[in-house]
Amino acid sequence: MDNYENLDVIGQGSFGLIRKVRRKSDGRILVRKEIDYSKMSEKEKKQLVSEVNILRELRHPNIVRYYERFVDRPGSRIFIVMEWCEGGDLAGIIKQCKKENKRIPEDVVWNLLTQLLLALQECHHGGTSFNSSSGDGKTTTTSHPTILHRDIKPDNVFLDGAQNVKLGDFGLSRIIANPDVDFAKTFVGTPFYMSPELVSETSYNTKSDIWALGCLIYELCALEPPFQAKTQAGLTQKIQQGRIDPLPSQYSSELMATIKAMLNVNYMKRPSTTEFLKLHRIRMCIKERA
Ligand SMILES: CNC(=O)c1c(C)[nH]c(/C=C2\C(=O)Nc3ccc(Cl)cc32)c1C
Repeated sequence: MDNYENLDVIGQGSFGLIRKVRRKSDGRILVRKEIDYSKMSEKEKKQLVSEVNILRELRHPNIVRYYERFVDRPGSRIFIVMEWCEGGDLAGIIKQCKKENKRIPEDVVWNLLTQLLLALQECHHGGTSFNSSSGDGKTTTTSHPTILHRDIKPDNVFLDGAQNVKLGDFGLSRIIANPDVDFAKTFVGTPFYMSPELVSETSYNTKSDIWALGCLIYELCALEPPFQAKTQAGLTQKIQQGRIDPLPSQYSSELMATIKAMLNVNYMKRPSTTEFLKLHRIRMCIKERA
């Protein structure tokens, strides 16, 4: 723990605070998520261990990098050291745009969408060595079991100093062994981004992350979430209807069509990350970044 010099507290993550720190050995700036687990239930503690194990597994340029963790048992605290994202989170970007009455340019939106699809591709279908059988005798190989993020929102997407997007805060994420048949059973994420299958209490699956990503990309353009209401019942009704207001006229019909595909109320009709990454416009973004 004393390998790090404490700097400012810069945010509140799930169950704790986020502090900027300087690593004494090389002066590198990192962040440390500090979580007090003294008031957590056994289930929440298990979820916390799962978050750390998930982060340790994931190594991708568009997912916040995990460095190490410390447990302070007497103080019932766990500290997770992760990469510094000097651009802050997308919630701050959206707030700034609203304040200055500015819109995010379409090519920036496509670039953010592309990087988040690559991050989700790693979570949902990542790597090359984990074998999972989908029950029909076929096996697929990935480096880890399917990981559902389950809380994609502007507060959990960060920017580094070089316009790279970093999906963060896997505090609510879940591992499922078999994406074709397994679902996560409970959900505690952000109400605005809840998918129809969730509000109708079926179950959360990889396509529910795609729905939340669609809500996030819509909000980057409209600076408002696609579904809003004063009551949970009103919000549930709007989500299940799936009707969204048109985007501001500066955005193309191609971008709107991509958002609508992510916000298809039938999760089976929502394309997967792999299918979205085949879109011409997305492939162009990947090429530009290569
Ligand atoms: C106003 N916000 C900030 O200044 C800010 C900045 C510059 N970085 C962050 C947050 C993180 C950051 O920089 N790296 C992170 C890794 C994981 C998680 Cl959950 C959060 C962060 C924040 C909240």
